[in-house]
Amino acid sequence: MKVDGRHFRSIWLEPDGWSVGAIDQRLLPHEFVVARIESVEAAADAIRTMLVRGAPLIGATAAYGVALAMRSDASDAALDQACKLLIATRPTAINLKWALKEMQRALRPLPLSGRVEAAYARAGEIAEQDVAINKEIGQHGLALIEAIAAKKPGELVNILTHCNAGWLATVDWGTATAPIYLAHDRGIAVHVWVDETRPRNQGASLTAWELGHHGVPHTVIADNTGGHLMQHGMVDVAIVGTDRVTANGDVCNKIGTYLKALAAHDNRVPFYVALPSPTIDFSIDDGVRQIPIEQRATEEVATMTGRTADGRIETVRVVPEGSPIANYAFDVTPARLVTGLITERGVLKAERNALSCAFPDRASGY
Ligand SMILES: CSC[C@H]1O[C@H](OP(=O)(O)O)[C@H](O)[C@@H]1O
Repeated sequence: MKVDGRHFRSIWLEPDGWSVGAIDQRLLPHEFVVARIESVEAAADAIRTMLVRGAPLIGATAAYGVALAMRSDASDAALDQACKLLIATRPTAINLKWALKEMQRALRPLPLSGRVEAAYARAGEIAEQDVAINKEIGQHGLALIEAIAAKKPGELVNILTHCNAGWLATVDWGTATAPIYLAHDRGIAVHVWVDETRPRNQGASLTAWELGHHGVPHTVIADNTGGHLMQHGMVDVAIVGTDRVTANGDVCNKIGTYLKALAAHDNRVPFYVALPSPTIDFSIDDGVRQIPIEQRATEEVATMTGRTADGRIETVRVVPEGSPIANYAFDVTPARLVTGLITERGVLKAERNALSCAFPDRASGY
């Protein structure tokens, strides 16, 4: 997407043809800094420290990480070691496992001499496939927004989103935001309620930054505000992203999503989840019991980082020393609370039959 008139993606192959550029998302919205990833270890660190984050972007970064590893050593042992290093970075987003499986599938049959070129080619395909899929998600989600707008001519379409499932969470366009960008660009009057999304504030720091740069009207809200807005008819639809969807449509996403889904259900607000098919995990069907929920460092809850009035970036503690802290990074929304899944192949019911019919190749575990 565009940032100050220049087109950016969240990750890209540098002109040297081997190193990888990425926006350092830890520094947004205060600083726009481009990082350069030059080894599989650096790719793993980028995922682990959330320099890059978001399920599809994590997958794309891992794919490039394997390509960087092959530059150093294209052996089977090096390929396995690279995948072992990368898979250990973050446990919840299934796109990471999917991307590594794709890289193994592409490289394992090849002679060592052909692996570097093939690795960069496959990583590039995964990145381009993500962009193309997100545009499709945008089109299918746009139809939902257009239908809402048609029922309230001349009024704003109020959309609530949680965390950041924007172009920064993918290679480009985003998942939950793709329909929003398309609707805005088509002249539909949309307004986005942006959940700040504690503790890392992906909404306040990343989604608000994205929407602001694209000129999309939005309002940042404390995470606990959504239910009140829904009770007062101020939310027409909720659209969120996801890190893993089970075969029967359970949705794992950033912590707090489940609570928004409950509030939406109680207030009859449509609750949609936008996802590319690599985010579907057909190997499990009980999200609450089978999806590993990442627990991150307690400092993320204990501290806040921001810019002082004189422009300095500072981190301050907001929890008493000695108070125990729990930092669960995701939760699972049961399929029964999901109105629909916005995928590249259409808006689907959150149920096994719909998902397996739409994606038979994935469902069969090819
Ligand atoms: C389009 S996937 C976005 C998804 O990823 C985020 O998690 P994190 O920022 O921890 O990588 C969040 O769950 C978003 O909904």
